[in-house]
Amino acid sequence: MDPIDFSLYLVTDRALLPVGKTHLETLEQAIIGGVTVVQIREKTADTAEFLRVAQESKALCDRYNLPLIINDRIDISLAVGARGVHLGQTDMPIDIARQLMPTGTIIGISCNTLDEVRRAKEAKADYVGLGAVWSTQTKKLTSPPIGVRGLGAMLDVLSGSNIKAVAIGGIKSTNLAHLMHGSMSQLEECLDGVAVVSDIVAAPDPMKAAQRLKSIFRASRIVAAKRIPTSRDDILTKALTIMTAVRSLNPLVHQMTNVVVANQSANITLALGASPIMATAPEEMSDLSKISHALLVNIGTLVSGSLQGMLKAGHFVNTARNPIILDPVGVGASEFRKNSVNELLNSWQATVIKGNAGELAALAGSTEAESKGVDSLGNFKDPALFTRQLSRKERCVVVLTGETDYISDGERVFMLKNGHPLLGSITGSGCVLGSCIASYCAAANLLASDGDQHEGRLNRGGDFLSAAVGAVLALTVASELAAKRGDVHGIGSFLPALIDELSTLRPEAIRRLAKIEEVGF
Ligand SMILES: Cc1ncc(COP(=O)(O)OP(=O)(O)O)c(N)n1
Ligand SMILES: Cc1nc(C(=O)O)sc1CCOP(=O)(O)O
Repeated sequence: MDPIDFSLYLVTDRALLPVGKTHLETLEQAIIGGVTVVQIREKTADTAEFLRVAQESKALCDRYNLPLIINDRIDISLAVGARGVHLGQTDMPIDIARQLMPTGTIIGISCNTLDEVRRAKEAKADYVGLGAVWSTQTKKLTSPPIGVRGLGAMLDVLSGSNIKAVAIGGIKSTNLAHLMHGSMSQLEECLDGVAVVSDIVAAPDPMKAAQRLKSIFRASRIVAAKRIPTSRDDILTKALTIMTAVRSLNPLVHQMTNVVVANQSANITLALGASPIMATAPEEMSDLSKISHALLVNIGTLVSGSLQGMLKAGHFVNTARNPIILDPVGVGASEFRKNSVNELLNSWQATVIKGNAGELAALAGSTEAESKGVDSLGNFKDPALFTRQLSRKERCVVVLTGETDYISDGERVFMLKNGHPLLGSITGSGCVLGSCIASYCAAANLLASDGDQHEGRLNRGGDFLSAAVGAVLALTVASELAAKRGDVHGIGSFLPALIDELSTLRPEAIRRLAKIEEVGF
């Protein structure tokens, strides 16, 4: 028998059908739209009714040569000759189900924890349903959603096996690209498919809903495979092109930053040639995502209200395919910050994460470096390797700041040694670097050739590694130039001089002064 294509797995629920629509017409429309496998899930029907719905659905699926799976009920699956059965953790154990079902029957099982995935692997399930990823109105969940960030580790457990994995719970066309990107594991394992109920069943046009999900799923798989090769000289040239583009394109950079640095961040953004907008109200996030070109999220003075704005803003910015720069300031300092950053990264995909050693260690769950408030104590034994690993884990560019800065896209790591000690002596120098990275990423995204071609993208495919390198070089080289000036006598006079130097900084100065090397492994 042909292997099952799990890419778009429809799980039915007749209770969610819009008024006037029937189960069979919705199922047929969804199949025409691109559903690749169907599960009949009946939680309230009696046996006779479940059997009737399963028989009718089987006849329809047969017409389209599509596999049918039955939820929970081995007897119904046998009675209609379905291709398989989906079992929950409290349903029939897999080994007994195997004995009862004909050879070749597909058995899937729901998994909510790593241990459940390990047991499913031992029990030789054919596929696992991982979830719930997000909260859902379709089912009362018995444990909290696992989030996209929980999925990668589960996929790694299955690495090397033939067991397929689909995610389930709260999946919609509006969050599918984030799910596909954020769930990819460190071993580069990805989901084989997504299981969806309400986004198709409750849609006014189930065919279009299925088409949308299918094309985003396909596009996400293509995007995941793409990498841009770059050498040290290449990256410098690209960084300088982006620097020039910031001035010519004048991107609008939305910054949700902390109260300590808001004013100097806005001035530094202007000095680079970009325009700042420092808005925080959740009510205006949708509108702002339509006019801005990048978003900076800095949690330095986070409160519950601003977190809500950040959650919303990031979602809209991913949808608009613009970059998001996350600065997890002092994330190790409190449970509130840790949980908030986790919630943010489960809700949207960051393009660049930037932080000092203490912050990035806390984000990675490492104890190698620690924090004192927002300051970092200590560093990693191998900062380059750490940066590359975190970049792979978070699937975005990572900037580790310090006396030497490390920047990685998960493949290459660049080490930058520019900067003057006065830069570290003013408050918020790390935070203003976030504004620089956001401005450069905005320009890189505008320069990207891919435009709107791929629906699966969370940005336009800009060169964000070069953008981050350019931003770090701009700020650190400008700090060296500012510190040399005769009118600079200390931190008070240094900040305005830094802003002045940034506003007149030219690519030639960076090319001449840049101390950048690629780290080999
Ligand atoms: C693909 C897929 N994954 C998970 C589930 C949930 O199944 P279960 O745990 O049996 O819960 P109920 O569906 O019975 O509420 C599923 N049905 N499909
Ligand atoms: C049936 C089901 N099982 C889940 C699990 O976590 O095991 S979540 C879920 C419902 C998914 O519905 P929707 O796509 O409408 O969010």
